[in-house]
Amino acid sequence: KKFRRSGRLVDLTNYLINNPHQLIPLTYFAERYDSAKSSISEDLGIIKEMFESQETGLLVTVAGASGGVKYIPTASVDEIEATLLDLCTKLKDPNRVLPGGYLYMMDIIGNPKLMNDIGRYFATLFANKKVDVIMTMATKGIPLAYAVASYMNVPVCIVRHEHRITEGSLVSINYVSGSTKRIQTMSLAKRSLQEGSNVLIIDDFMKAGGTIKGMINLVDEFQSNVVGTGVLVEADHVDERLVDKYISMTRLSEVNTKDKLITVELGNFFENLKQYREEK
Ligand SMILES: O=P(O)(O)OC[C@H]1C[C@H](OP(=O)(O)OP(=O)(O)O)[C@H](O)[C@@H]1O
Repeated sequence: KKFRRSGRLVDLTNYLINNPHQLIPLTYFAERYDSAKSSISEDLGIIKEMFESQETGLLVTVAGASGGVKYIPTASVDEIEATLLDLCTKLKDPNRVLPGGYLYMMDIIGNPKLMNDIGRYFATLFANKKVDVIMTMATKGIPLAYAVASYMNVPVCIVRHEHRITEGSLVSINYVSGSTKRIQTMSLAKRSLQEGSNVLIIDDFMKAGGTIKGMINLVDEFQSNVVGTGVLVEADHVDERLVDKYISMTRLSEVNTKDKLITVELGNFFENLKQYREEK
C-alpha cells in the first residue's frame, strides 16, 4: 500500500522512537511504505530537523550498503532541569528519612514515567560511550537500570545479594555497604556477563559507595570494564567515599534524622552534561 508523505512521517517517527540506538536500513522503510529510498531520505531530513530543533533526539545516517538511520534519544537541558528540580522537591519530604541516613524511595523508583525520563537523561549523557550492558544491584536499582537500558538498546545484568541457587555457577565478592559496616556478599552468575564487556553501572542510591565499589570489583572479576556509573541520589554527608567517579542526578547533602531535616539539591549531572556537549 502506498503512503503519502504525511502518513510516512507519522509512522517513521513512531518506529524510530520505539527502536532507539538501532541502525535501520533505508530499504526497510522503502519496502514498508512502498516508496523510493530518495523519498525516505527526504522524510528523514524533515524528522531530523524537527528532532534536533526540539532536542527530542538525534538522527544519525550511516551511508553505504550496510548503512541506514539510527535514532539517538536526547533531552533538552530545560526539560532535565525541570524534572530534576521536581524530584528534589519530592525527595525533601521529611517523612522519607529512614534510620542510617537512607531515604524511603519506593514511590520514586515505582514511578514509571519518572524512571523513563531519568533513564533517557542518563542515555543522553552516555549516548556516545561504547556501552554493552547496564549493571545494577537488586532490588531498588532495577527499575532505573531498565529505563537506561531500553533507551540505549542494551541488556541489563542484575547482581544479587547473597548466593542464589537458581543462577548456576556464580562469581561472588564481599563488600561493605553503607554505614552498616556489615560485610555483605554480592554475586553474579558466570554466564551473565561476557569477558571484555563495557559496563555502565546504574543504581538508585549511593551512600558510602560500598555497593558501587563492589560492582566495580565484580566487573573486574569478569575481565570487563566500567565505562561509567550513574546514581539517582548520592548521599554526600558521609566521610570517606569509596567511589570517586560517578554521575548523580540529585545530592542529599544533609540528613538530620532527629529533626527529620534533609537538604536535597541537583547532583553533578549538569556539570558532566555541559562537558559532554563540548566534547561532541
Ligand atoms: O552506597 P552504599 O552505602 O553501599 O548504599 C547504597 C546501597 C544500599 C541500598 O540497597 P539495599 O537497600 O541494601 O538493597 P535493595 O536495593 O535490595 O533494597 C541502595 O539501593 C544501594 O544499592
